[in-house]
Amino acid sequence: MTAEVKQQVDKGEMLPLMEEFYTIQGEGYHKGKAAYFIRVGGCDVGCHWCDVKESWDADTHPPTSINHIVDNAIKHSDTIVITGGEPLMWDMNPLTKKLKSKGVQTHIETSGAYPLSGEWDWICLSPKKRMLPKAEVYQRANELKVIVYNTHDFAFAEEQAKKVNQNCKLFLQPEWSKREKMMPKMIDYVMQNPKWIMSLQTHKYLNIP
Ligand SMILES: C[S@@+](CC[C@H](N)C(=O)[O-])C[C@H]1O[C@@H](n2cnc3c(N)ncnc32)[C@H](O)[C@@H]1O
Ligand SMILES: Nc1nc2[nH]cc(C(=O)O)c2c(=O)[nH]1
Ligand code: SF4
Ligand SMILES: [Mg+2]
Repeated sequence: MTAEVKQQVDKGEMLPLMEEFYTIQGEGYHKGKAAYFIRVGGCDVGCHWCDVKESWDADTHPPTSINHIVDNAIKHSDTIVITGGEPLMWDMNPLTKKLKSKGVQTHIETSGAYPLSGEWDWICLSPKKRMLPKAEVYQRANELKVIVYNTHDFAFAEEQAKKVNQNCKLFLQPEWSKREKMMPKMIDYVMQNPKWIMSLQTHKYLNIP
């Protein structure tokens, strides 16, 4: 990477772009809604069950101009989901400012482990034990989506729910490889604790990206 490109990446004017695709939001509150996904590379949170480990090394994804990303994205949808990787490792202000100037809805999927940047219409916070979210992300989250890998994650979910704002929607989502084991426990848990809503990775059942 040249010094010039690095400078652009540091400013959020270019981002390491892993992939982009038009699909249906599979998870959480907006499940079922058509949206264009932009997957930005780079993550050091290190979830052992992460379903996109290829995203982790930012250097393997080409630095791409946000002008190019935005011009393409708005052709496909009026709802743009920024995911990763961990998008908040980068300055999201230039990208989201440009998206908002085009009148589209900006959604983010984040662990919240890095400072909040960007103008968001919807923040999906999926906290991770290895690197807890920043206070501002808890305050601003529209949706809390806790991944359930084992029974300890119910206690983790309750701890996390204490930290988000009052209007935040609460979701439990089974870790994909443990779904057969954990879903029956999650069904019981949600029926006994109905403030929680079950989220499934429906795109994986539908065989779409
Ligand atoms: C790949 S992450 C990228 C965004 C951000 N790094 C995060 O973790 O929120 C997108 C979403 O997928 C969830 N996820 C990742 N691997 C999963 C798995 N094996 N089973 C269920 N959900 C998973 C994450 O918790 C997050 O909500
Ligand atoms: N269809 C679909 N919905 C999703 N919701 C969150 C995703 C993500 O990886 O961030 C995702 C994804 O990868 N595909
Ligand atoms: S924070 Fe997100 S992208 Fe990073 S390892 Fe965890 S699930 Fe994967
Ligand atoms: Mg995914």
